[in-house]
Amino acid sequence: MSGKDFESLEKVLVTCLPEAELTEVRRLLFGKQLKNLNLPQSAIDAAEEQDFDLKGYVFEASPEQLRPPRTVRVGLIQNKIVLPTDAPVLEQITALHKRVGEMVEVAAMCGVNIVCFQEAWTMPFAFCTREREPWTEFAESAEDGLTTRFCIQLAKKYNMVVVSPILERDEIHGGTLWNTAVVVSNNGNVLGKSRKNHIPRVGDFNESTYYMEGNTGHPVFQTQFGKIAVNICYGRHHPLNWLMYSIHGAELIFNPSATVGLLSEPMWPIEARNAAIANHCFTCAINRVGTEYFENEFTSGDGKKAHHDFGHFYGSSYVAAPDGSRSPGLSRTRDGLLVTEMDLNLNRQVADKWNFKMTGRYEMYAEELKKAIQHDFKPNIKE
Ligand SMILES: NC(=O)NCCC(=O)O
Repeated sequence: MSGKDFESLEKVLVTCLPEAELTEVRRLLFGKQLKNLNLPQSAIDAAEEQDFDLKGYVFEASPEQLRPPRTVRVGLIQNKIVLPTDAPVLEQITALHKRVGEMVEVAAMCGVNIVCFQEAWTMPFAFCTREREPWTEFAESAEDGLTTRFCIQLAKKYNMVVVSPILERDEIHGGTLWNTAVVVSNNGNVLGKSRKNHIPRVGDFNESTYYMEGNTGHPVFQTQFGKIAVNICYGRHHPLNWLMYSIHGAELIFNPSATVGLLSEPMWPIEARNAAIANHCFTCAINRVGTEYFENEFTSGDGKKAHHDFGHFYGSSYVAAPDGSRSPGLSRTRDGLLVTEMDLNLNRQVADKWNFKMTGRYEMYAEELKKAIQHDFKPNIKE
């Protein structure tokens, strides 16, 4: 069975393991068992009709005496591109708006308060090609481009915060391109944007050909439902990136991604989950699905044959909690909507138990890092 035919680890476990072993294996692999979230039948029917995976889970926290629960429902959407990569640009964008718009409608039926889409969700992940045209034509203004206007409509219609990762064209700065997440509040105001801080230079991820390292730092957006931040894709390999969003107060960090099986799949279940544990917050990892075919062949600079695709984007979107528990992943092969309900009080409860922030010794590391980045730095090796 090839990577793109293998639906999910979770499915194999459920199919192959006896009940008692399954409980233990789940405890070890996923942490505390989560309750299933009761989703309305109308949403289940709509997901089936529209052919996407719909799953729902609950992360609980202990009741407190002084604080009421801070319950929020989060929706993660993973999807294939809809039209072939050589279809006219506007048609591709419009088809993706339609598909994802329908999935957001189902998220609304499920009571979702904050929804996040995958990285560069309005386009094929064409950066492997190194060609500029037509891919740069997918770039839009973060403030008032077609896609942001579409997200504003969704936000207002469903009273939902929308996190929309796009290829941004920044007309104020000479038409510069950025890889950017736009955050639209549930009343339809653009709260701001967060640009991708770390650009991959690995495999076919030739993104440095297109845009630069982000210059927006580590913004955290105060929404009606909690403080959120967006760490885009390759940023998840950088523990300091997660840390800084958390230091700025993020309670929930989204990681909209586009990544392929042969490159990163063994790392995928670990990185966002580890960040949730290390930073006493929730993390939400989202990956696209499918194989995207490009008309012109490209090489990977590894002596191997030229090819027309990037490989299989393996989906598997999931949510991780600060106590180390995580939801099962969505399918590796199908579009999907993952709905999780979490009580954000869990963040402080876990922080008070494990004290990673209190014991972090940031002053020591700040001092040592300041020295380590100097050109004449001498490593502390005793001989
Ligand atoms: N889109 C992106 O940054 N991909 C890089 C590969 C990875 O981080 O798995």
